[in-house]
Amino acid sequence: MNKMINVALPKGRLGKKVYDMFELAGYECPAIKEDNRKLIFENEEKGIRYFWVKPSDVTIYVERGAADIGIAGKDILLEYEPDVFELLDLGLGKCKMAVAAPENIREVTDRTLRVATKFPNITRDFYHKESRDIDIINLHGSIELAPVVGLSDVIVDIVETGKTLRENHLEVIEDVVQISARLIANKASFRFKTAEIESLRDALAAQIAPKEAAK
Ligand SMILES: Nc1ncnc2c1ncn2[C@@H]1O[C@H](COP(=O)(O)OP(=O)(O)OP(=O)(O)O)[C@@H](O)[C@H]1O
Ligand SMILES: O=P(O)(O)OC[C@H]1O[C@H](OP(=O)(O)OP(=O)(O)O)[C@H](O)[C@@H]1O
Repeated sequence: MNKMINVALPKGRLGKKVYDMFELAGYECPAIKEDNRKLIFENEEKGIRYFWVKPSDVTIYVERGAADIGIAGKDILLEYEPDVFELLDLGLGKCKMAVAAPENIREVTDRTLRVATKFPNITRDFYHKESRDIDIINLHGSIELAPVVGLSDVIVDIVETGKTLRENHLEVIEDVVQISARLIANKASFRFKTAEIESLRDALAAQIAPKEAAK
């Protein structure tokens, strides 16, 4: 008998796209689309159980084995470095991490650079490679406000369309890394449920391939 796979799905902007991909791959669970506040959905026949979790918590559920697999942005994986297997790039949730500063200020400052970010570890690594002294200001949202009101010189944040930067008169001065959503697995679950997890991964990969091939 097939073993049940527990999946941590990220709530928010990735959630629906990711679930739709699982559904197309044959792992549907129609009740998940109902308008309610439930957090667990199961399709016993398909051997799948979904949990809705906060995007930055997906790696915690998977690393500790409460979920066998999950979907997290590469930003979250680089920031927290969870001890999990990364199985597949889903090719959605595409954006980039970048350094941005107020428009027309190219050389920001010679002194210690004040950097506001939600991603202190990615930021530290990036500036360490550039041998630049920085003072990290760790915020949790509205990062673009920081340089506008003088809290920081620059920001390190996610840029997707660039609209938030433009509307706050900021511009990208350096790219840090490209981001997309990744399928991750708990290491012990992957050993115990190899066949089930590999079938699911392959079914998801088959959903990506046609789009990539059409490029
Ligand atoms: N414009 C964007 N802004 C932020 N994240 C984006 C964007 N586009 C794609 N992503 C990807 O989507 C993931 C989830 O983003 P979302 O904004 O839903 O979560 P969040 O509110 O930042 O999470 P949390 O509340 O857990 O910190 C990010 O980790 C990133 O990989
Ligand atoms: O390039 P864009 O398409 O404008 O998208 C980028 C913006 O979206 C995200 O913010 P989010 O909406 O998650 O808000 P918060 O981080 O300020 O809470 C991110 O932190 C940027 O601010």
